[in-house]
Amino acid sequence: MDKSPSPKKTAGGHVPPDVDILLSRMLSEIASDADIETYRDMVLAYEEVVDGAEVAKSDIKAEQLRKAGNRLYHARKYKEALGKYNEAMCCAESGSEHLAICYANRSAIYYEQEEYELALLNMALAKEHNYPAKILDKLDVREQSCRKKLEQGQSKNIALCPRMGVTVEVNPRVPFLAKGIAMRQYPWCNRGLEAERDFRTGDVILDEKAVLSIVDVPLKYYNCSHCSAENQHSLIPCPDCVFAMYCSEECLERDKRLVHRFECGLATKLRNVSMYTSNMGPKLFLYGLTLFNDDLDQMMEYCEQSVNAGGDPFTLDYRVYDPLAEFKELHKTVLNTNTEIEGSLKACAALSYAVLIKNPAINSSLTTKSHHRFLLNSLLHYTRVACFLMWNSHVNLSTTSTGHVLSGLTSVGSLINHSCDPNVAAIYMGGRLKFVLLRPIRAGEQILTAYGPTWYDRNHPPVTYSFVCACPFCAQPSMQHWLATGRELSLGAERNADMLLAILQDEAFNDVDKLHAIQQYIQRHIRFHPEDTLSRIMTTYRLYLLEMVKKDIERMGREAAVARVFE
Ligand SMILES: C[S@@+](CC[C@H](N)C(=O)[O-])C[C@H]1O[C@@H](n2cnc3c(N)ncnc32)[C@H](O)[C@@H]1O
Repeated sequence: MDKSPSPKKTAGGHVPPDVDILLSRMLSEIASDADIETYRDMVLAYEEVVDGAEVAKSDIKAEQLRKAGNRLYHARKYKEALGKYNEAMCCAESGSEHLAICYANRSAIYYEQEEYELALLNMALAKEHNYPAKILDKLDVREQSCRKKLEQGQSKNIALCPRMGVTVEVNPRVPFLAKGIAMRQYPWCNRGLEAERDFRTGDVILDEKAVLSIVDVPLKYYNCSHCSAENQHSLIPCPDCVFAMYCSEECLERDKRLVHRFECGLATKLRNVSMYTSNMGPKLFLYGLTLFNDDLDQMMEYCEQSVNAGGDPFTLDYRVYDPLAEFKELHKTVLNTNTEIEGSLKACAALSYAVLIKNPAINSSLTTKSHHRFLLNSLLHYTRVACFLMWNSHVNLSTTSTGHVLSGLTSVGSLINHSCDPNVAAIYMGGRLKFVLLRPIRAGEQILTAYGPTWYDRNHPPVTYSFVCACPFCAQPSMQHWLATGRELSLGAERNADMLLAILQDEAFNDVDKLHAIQQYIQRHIRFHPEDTLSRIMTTYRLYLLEMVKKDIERMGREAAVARVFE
């Protein structure tokens, strides 16, 4: 997991060449400090580039994709097969049997993988969507087999794995955050998070649901378009477009109501102009418009007078969740302008403007020049806010594919700053941002995570951020000197490290035992930091944490499937 610096000029292979050429022209011909109108004018001069036809649902296409999925299934390429079946579902026309057959095919994949709860869920979905009666027998046999196996206790949920929710007393006003964490201003990074009390290695101090999430185009058939969770087993298609899937009816309903009702009829055009997850900017604008009850004038009045006022999510009481109040705090974010990426941000905003004005509901509310100016400036502002605050996770769909991005925007979690010597692991997965302590934190210390590699990830290729790193590690007069202050491990700590290694390699210990063993080791021997063995253990620990969060999400997925099928 890392926090990528900026939208890139080229885009994971899905941007049609014409948009790519237009982008390159904007970036080479327009100065990055030119005003946004200059970018808009160039896009509008080549409007046909962003005016492609919308891809419609088609049973012919659905069948082709399903057959491609079958070939992958027979080659045991299950992940790729799931992607094809999901895409086929998105393409299937209303009431088409392809939808039901794809659910049944998904159940076959889960059956093969001994994920019996997930197989049952998909068989239930197939039956709810008019699965053809003439082939129902086959499905019934599989269903009986799944039920029997679960009765015999053959569930992957039997293995113990740690629960990764907040593990310490919570802040009464912000129940997804530990009590004793506050926002502070720092000279080198503006807002940040500070501990007001001591915390221990392994404490989970944040478990925040993203306000908005977004997935890169190649992930559209693998992750929920609303919460970004990787729940292929429960994905259902948007009934109206071919580019959105949801992990639940609830996510579908929420996204339709909050944002997707604007995007749905423009889904192809928006996909064409998105660079990784650059559409988070327009998404944030559309979300705000919904929260202002589609009243553009009211939104404009508030936003124009409070831009750059300085946002503070700690002024909110999350027990009585008010999404508009939260949006306003996000809107007020003071941004750190970065000239290197300004051109890309303006190009993204101008492209999304050219697409959004094609939405009849938006267009009809743009009755004055000020409305148009507000839309354009807002798209730029929210593209900057998104780039500044959102979390990016990188996902490899296969061993050969390059990473794809999924991003989440959070209110409190987004306040964390980067350090090359972090004290917290920030994990964005399943639409939630979690902070887990990598080492003890004392009252008064800033809470810091590594957006990319740490100083001890020596094999990781270097990462360029959209800011010049001024973290406490880099601010040392000499990093080597700082490293040299690390001690040698004591004999006892060395012996403990050998014991820890033995525990990690021993299958008799479960995940909970192993995680506790690493946490205890770090908690006990942190006085030797920075030291090589200890930092190698912290690297292993971070990987373990990622694995544990993934397993916890999978566990919840099986539980939700059981609840859906049996209750
Ligand atoms: C996710 S935001 C963190 C919250 C931010 N400090 C604020 O005031 O809202 C990321 C931004 O914080 C600043 N920042 C974070 N870590 C930094 C570091 N190590 N050195 C310099 N600036 C940093 C950069 O401007 C970066 O783009």
